Amino acid sequence: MTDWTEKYRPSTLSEVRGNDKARDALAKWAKTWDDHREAVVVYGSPGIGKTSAAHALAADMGWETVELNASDQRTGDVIERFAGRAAKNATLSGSSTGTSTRQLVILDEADNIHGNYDRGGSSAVTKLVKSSSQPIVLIANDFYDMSRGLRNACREIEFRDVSSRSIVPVLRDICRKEGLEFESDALKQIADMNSGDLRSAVNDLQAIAEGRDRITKEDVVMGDRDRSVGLFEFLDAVLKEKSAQESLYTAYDVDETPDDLTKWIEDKVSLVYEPDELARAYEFLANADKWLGRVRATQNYSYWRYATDNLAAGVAASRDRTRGGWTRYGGAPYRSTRNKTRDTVVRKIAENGGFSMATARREVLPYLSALTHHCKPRELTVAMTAYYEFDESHVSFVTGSGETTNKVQSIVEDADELREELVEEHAGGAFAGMENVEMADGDVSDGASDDVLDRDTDADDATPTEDESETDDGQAGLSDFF
Ligand SMILES: Nc1ncnc2c1ncn2[C@@H]1O[C@H](COP(=O)(O)OP(=O)(O)OP(=O)(O)O)[C@@H](O)[C@H]1O
Repeated sequence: MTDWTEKYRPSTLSEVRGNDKARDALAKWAKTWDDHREAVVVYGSPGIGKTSAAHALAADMGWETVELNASDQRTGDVIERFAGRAAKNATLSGSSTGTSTRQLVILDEADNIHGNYDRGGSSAVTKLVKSSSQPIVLIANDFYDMSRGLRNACREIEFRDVSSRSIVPVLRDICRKEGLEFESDALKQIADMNSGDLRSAVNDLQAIAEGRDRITKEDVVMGDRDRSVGLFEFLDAVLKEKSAQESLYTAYDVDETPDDLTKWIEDKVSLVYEPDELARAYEFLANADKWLGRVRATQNYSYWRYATDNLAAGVAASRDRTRGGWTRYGGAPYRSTRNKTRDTVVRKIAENGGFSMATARREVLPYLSALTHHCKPRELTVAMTAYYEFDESHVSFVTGSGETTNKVQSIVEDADELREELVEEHAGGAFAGMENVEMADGDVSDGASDDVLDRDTDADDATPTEDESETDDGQAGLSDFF
């Protein structure tokens, strides 16, 4: 089946929804390019039409496009060779007929050209941007992840998340073109669920429409991701707005098991909390996890109550303040592939760090996630990746950088390089020192036990004392491989 996001990609700027100002600014930039000759950075969240806008612009202007991925071809040489040649040669593909006088160079992932490995790439792009005889659009998620030199060399245009009001007409058009009947509320529901991300709204529409010729609000609500409607209220209550007690009551009202609620909170808390709050929240999540383990082991479901206390009231109490505004929570956590990934990640942490599986999962993984949230700091993320021999899926799982796979890929490549360097330097003993690192909790690997009952079963642990929450738990090794 054709991917609807491709099938309905805007072909002209006027079809790019939302972001009218940004769209106009982009058109103006292109029309006046001969006067200023500056490159432009288009930045904003994934799935809101940045790349589509660049291509649509080229189509409107009658320009050809050359698309490069900055982090796929990162070295200065490669960028010089490909982008440089393309940008300086308007007749590369025989377009000297006059219909296409320009080539628009679209440089994706412009915020992923940094770190040691990419340094050459970044200055090459900056040089190219300054000297190009062709218009260049750089695409980035985060403007401030670009080097200062590159930022200063470009104009900037921000694309904002697409409002639900702008998403609905796109979905409606697609339904009409597909001959699909719909209830307006169903489309509104899909738009609301996807919090500004048009690509995922279109994906949801396609998933829900499969096998149907009419979609109702009920179809949407029954769909997998629809449970998240009530869940978003719950997430807002716990992570942003409500007191511990009110959060607990909200948790009782959500039609989900404490197992799933724990996964949601675990997955989304780092989007909202500051590091101090996060550390406290993870303690409560670890406790919730213990109680869930006890339920599994004993089938005594009355323990669920304690899990809920921890995951709702405990996590809410870990907050320093309430927050307003709107958070883009994204989709459901831990789809089946992610569970497998989590198991592998935990095993690697356990094996390399000398922990039991239970300690790795409950106590080390959350800290690694907090330390390397969204791959920052990058050097630490690279070091972690090298030490635990993580691949892309593992890094994305730990850091939460799932959507920016190129960022993750570049980290894995740098980690491979780091490992090779260290292997060369130490002739195979690169991380030998790590094996001797004594772990603070003395929890030496027991090989495989993932049973939560292998740790203390003291009910008091639902509310850790301040001392306990500050106890170092096996992070002793991090600084050694950094
Ligand atoms: N503003 C929009 N108007 C119309 N369709 C859109 C818009 N934004 C996204 N889409 C739909 O989502 C798809 C993906 O959009 P696009 O690749 O342009 O997003 P992006 O912002 O460049 O995302 P990324 O940063 O992940 O590359 C498009 O093919 C289109 O189907």
